[in-house]
Amino acid sequence: MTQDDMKKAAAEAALEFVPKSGIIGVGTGSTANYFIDLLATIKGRLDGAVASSVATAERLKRHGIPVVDLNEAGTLAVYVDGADEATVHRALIKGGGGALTREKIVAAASRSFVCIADEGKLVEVLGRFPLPVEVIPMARSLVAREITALGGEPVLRQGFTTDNGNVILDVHGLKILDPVALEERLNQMVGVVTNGLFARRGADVLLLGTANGVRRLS
Ligand SMILES: O=C[C@H](O)[C@H](O)[C@H](O)COP(=O)(O)O
Repeated sequence: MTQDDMKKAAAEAALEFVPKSGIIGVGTGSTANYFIDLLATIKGRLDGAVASSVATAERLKRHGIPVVDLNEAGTLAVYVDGADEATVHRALIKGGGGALTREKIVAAASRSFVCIADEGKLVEVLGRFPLPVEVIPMARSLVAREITALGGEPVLRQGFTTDNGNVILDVHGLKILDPVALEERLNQMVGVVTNGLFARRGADVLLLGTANGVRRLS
């Protein structure tokens, strides 16, 4: 079974969390793309979806799924999205595709966050995947110095601008033993928009595609 097969299996398992009507939130990335393609097969029952990125909005529209502005949607029943790393406690690193801020907003607006991933994303300690931090461009150097003082090695994501017009610092060299504390500490830095730790609000359900089927953690 390939990694893509495992992503697809996790995406398929998430379909059972899609309500019989209403609007859901949809994430960004290769695993979320599998979910969107599957969602298209049951689109008749949905009123639409809130997208966590421009790329996801375009994919939803290509499938004929109406894209709804979050401000018009109210509270969403469920948000389905991938992750770059996950623990058994359902704390996550996200933002490898740079969509972390809108992802965190849509997750916060949803009653339930269902995370879909292949088993290769499961780790004991978060941090081997460089932690993305979205920063207002003029604060890039200031925030980089503060992160260095915390023991991280921030690297500017070259040639990349987020959907919100900001830059990403990918922070290497972290061993994140207390993800909630680090998420809060980074959020307190002036100039930081969001960081890719989803720990204060982690996934409510984690669906991991494995060689032996889909493992569910909740
Ligand atoms: O910004 C991107 C998102 O956080 C993705 O959900 C994350 O990078 C995982 O992507 P993929 O499903 O392609 O591994």
